[in-house]
Amino acid sequence: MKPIQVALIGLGTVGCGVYQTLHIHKQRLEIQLGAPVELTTVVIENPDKHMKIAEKTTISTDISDILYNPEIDVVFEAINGKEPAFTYLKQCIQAGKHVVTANKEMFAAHGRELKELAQKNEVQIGYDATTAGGIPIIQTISQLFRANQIQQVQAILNGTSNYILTQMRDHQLPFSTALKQAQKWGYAEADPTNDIEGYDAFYKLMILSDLIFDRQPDQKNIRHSGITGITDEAIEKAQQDGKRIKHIASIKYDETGNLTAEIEPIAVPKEHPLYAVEGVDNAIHLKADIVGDITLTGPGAGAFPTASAMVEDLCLILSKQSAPIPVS
Ligand SMILES: NC(=O)C1=CN([C@@H]2O[C@H](COP(=O)(O)OP(=O)(O)OC[C@H]3O[C@@H](n4cnc5c(N)ncnc54)[C@H](OP(=O)(O)O)[C@@H]3O)[C@@H](O)[C@H]2O)C=CC1
Ligand SMILES: N[C@@H](CC=O)C(=O)O
Repeated sequence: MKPIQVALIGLGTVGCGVYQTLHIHKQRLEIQLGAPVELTTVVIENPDKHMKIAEKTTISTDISDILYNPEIDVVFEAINGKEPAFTYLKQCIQAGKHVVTANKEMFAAHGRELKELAQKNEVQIGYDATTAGGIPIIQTISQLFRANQIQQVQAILNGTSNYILTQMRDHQLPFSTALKQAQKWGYAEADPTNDIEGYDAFYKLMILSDLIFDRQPDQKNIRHSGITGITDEAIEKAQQDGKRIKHIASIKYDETGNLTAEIEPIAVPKEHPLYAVEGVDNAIHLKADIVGDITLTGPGAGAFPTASAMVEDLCLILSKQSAPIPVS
């Protein structure tokens, strides 16, 4: 049977998670997809860091090795920042390849353009890993919230921040020690500024906004802060009041069609749907007009939860039975 050939851009925390998942779950994927999945090419930046990873896999620093290989069907992208990721994905789509990305900073800025380009080129784009790690929030909303109008989202979207806040409260760890642990576990970005200053949650909220409301709110009006100002005293005070400080990203759609968004730490009471979400977990609480309130919870960062989202996107893209991924 002709193998499904895939390529990978980036071999850091997430890329290694995808690499290992394709290897460990080879048999199950073959049964599910009806053909073996073969990792043909990996593109990275610093070749010295990587040994030759497998007999049949080419390690390269040149994106052309993916673009001009007509056998490659699907490209996973797991690198940092908007560029060159955006250019690479555009080129892959124009070369007729399906793409799967984990890169939220790039997708929050260019997701719409990539979705349109994918539609024009009759390929699919998977981006579940961009938002809330292993929680299948993008597919859930795309496939299962069609009749419902979602009116409000309240979410914990940054695993690093939630992990730090939990460690500070439960183990009285200093902020810097908790951040170092989050880096050690592969939750935090190479430069953790985006995590702890709230930008990472902002990117993810904008991706959800595009998906749910088909637009992003006016960014000038988004109140936006991270967790760097949260002191031990504030955490202690919240606990004495029976509350927990959570970094919450929210967006609301009113009757006039207005979108308002906020991203900030909030002391929430026990009854709040996000109070019990701890450690690296993320959660998305949705309010919709037919179903009412729903909360999805799960691991929000790390190699395998993110690889899970990317490999599930691969399965959906390749599944003959599945409907195409909607563009919005
Ligand atoms: N860590 C996590 O839990 C999650 C991360 N993400 C997102 O996934 C992406 C990857 O994150 P993560 O794996 O943590 O990052 P890492 O810093 O661990 O890895 C980044 C990888 O990208 C490669 N790279 C960087 N620049 C280029 C380039 N110009 N061309 C080719 N390869 C390049 C690096 O190559 P080299 O190894 O040679 O230096 C490295 O292998 C990011 O967009 C991140 O926001 C999404 C969800 C969860
Ligand atoms: N750095 C991010 C990784 C996943 O998106 C986080 O901590 O949530």
